[in-house]
Amino acid sequence: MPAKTRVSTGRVLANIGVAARLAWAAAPGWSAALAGFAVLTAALPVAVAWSTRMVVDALGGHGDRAGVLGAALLLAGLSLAGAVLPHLENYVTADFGRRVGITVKLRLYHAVNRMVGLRRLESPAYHDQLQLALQGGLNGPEHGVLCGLRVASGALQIGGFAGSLYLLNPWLVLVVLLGSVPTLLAELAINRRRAALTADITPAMRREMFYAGLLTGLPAAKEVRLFGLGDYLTGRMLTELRSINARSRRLDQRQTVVQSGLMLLSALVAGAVLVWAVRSAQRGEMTVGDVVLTLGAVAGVQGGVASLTGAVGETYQSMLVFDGFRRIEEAPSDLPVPEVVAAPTGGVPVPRTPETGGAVVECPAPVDPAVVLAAATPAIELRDVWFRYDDAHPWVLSGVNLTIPAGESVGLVGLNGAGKSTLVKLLCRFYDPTRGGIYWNGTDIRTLPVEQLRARIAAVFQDFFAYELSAAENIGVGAIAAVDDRSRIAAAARKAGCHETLAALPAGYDTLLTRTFFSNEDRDDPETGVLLSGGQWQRLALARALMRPDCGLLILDEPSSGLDATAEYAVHAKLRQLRVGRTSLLISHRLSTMRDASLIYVLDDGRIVEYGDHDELMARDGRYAELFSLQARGYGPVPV
Ligand SMILES: Nc1ncnc2c1ncn2[C@@H]1O[C@H](COP(=O)(O)OP(=O)(O)OP(=O)(O)O)[C@@H](O)[C@H]1O
Repeated sequence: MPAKTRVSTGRVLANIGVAARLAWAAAPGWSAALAGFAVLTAALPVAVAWSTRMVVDALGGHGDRAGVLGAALLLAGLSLAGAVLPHLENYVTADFGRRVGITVKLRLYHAVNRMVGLRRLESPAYHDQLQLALQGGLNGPEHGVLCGLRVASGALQIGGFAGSLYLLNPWLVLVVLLGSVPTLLAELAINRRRAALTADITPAMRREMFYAGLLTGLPAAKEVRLFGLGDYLTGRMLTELRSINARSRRLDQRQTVVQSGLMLLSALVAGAVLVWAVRSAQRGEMTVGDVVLTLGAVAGVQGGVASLTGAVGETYQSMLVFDGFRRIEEAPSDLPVPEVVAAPTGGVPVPRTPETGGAVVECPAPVDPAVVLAAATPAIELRDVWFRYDDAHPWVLSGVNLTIPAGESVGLVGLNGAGKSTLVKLLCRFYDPTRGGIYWNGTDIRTLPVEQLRARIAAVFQDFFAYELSAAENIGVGAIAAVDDRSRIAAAARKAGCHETLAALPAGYDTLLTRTFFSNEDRDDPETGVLLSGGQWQRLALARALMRPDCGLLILDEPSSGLDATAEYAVHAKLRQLRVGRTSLLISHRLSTMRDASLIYVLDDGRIVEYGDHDELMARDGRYAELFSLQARGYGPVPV
């Protein structure tokens, strides 16, 4: 999804409706209050101009002398209202913004979570779109509504003052309004450019934030310091920042020139009207009050036009940016929704996908997904699976046929980049195969509800995540419904061999596994958070997976890569017990851990080149035997 997409004027107008509905849903009371403020803001200056005229004329011997006190009191009251109103409005606007912010974030993250696969999240264009959506979503409804109200208020103010001018001399209205047309057009052009600039600089802003994150974050801190990367990264960050600033500066300069010209035009019009009014008064055609009212009305119309054009321009710009929010909300799920295609000849319906174009894959009788997924030990099959990350990338898997028999433990080995982790991602349905299919007890997984499918899988990913949460939560998130179930968490930790470590932490399982989120008071207290070692984290990740003891498929992608020899031995002994009678897939470069797998597949450059149990593969003396012997040789005597 490209970040820069041309938005039609019709769509911009439709966005105003969407933003207004969002604002109303988020804060109906404050939306109504802001509308009220808009009317008052427009009416106040007109009322002030008229009551000033009454006072001036009454003092100058024209008009109603008896009413002078009333007019003066009215003027004082209006001034008071004028002083208080902006503060009230500021408060309401700020709270309105906060309420809208909650609704926007809720809707935005809901839309992102609807992306059940990983493809969109890997796309830089999607991240730019997200960045714009967050910005446009947060500002859009607020700006849209506030600027919309400013447009209404500006129009009311112009109407009020233009009406006043009309009563004095109809030609004045024409002169003043015609003088305002260039302002409106220029403002619209500037705001379109500003919206385009926002989209243009988003990738540079993302890169700038990336470099800033490297410079200030803990994850890269060791390498940044050891390799002395500080200046290098700062330089790259500054390059991005300078390019952002240069583009913003150019637009600011253009805006300054245009706006100065327009102000000059307004001043000329106001000056001409002033001269005309003074001459009229000299000729006795106008009272002093009329002159004051004329000048006030011209300034009022010009101010109203400036405010209206500014607001129209800003609304336009914010609605262009708000479009990013709408696009994220409207984007369909990145994996095909099971829009089921009827099977013509007894095949099970499979969802229409971009890859299959709605083709029907033949497989045994149709079955209820709940029944399929309920099987305690399902058989998993990959049938002629082809996969590449996108059309520009080479094939990662090329016609893989692989079966994990029900209740059996299968091993998968292969060199770096062979496609093992990719295969795991397909099993979890983070992507769909480009061709072929994956079957859970004979049913294509694309026909199964994805959340229910994933609920039946427990996995330790090679790049598992270390949450900056408490130790208990880090394990509990493996089965979120049981995140508070301490006995289950402790049982999983025992199985993974990390219970003693966690129990010995300063606050036991409640210890935060981060040093990032401390309040100022306890920042220096080492007992408020700890950092675990890589191997300890790995055990935690294993415990997280073991929170799903009844899963149908257990996937272990390099579950012991960070463990010391004793720990690795202990963890694999434990895993061996856990895998008995369970459908499981173990991926490891340490081939000794594969010996007890009932079936081992060797993946080479996206193809299965061998399979069998350890003894069969060794007897075959092929790729597996070669890798195994190489590793074994590493433990033998040092060659001389
Ligand atoms: N998100 C991605 N987008 C594009 N290409 C990818 C992506 N993830 C992996 N690849 C590519 O797919 C190929 C297989 O990667 P994969 O991680 O599946 O290999 P692996 O067998 O697990 O390797 P290792 O043993 O090093 O973990 C590699 O060439 C890799 O560059």
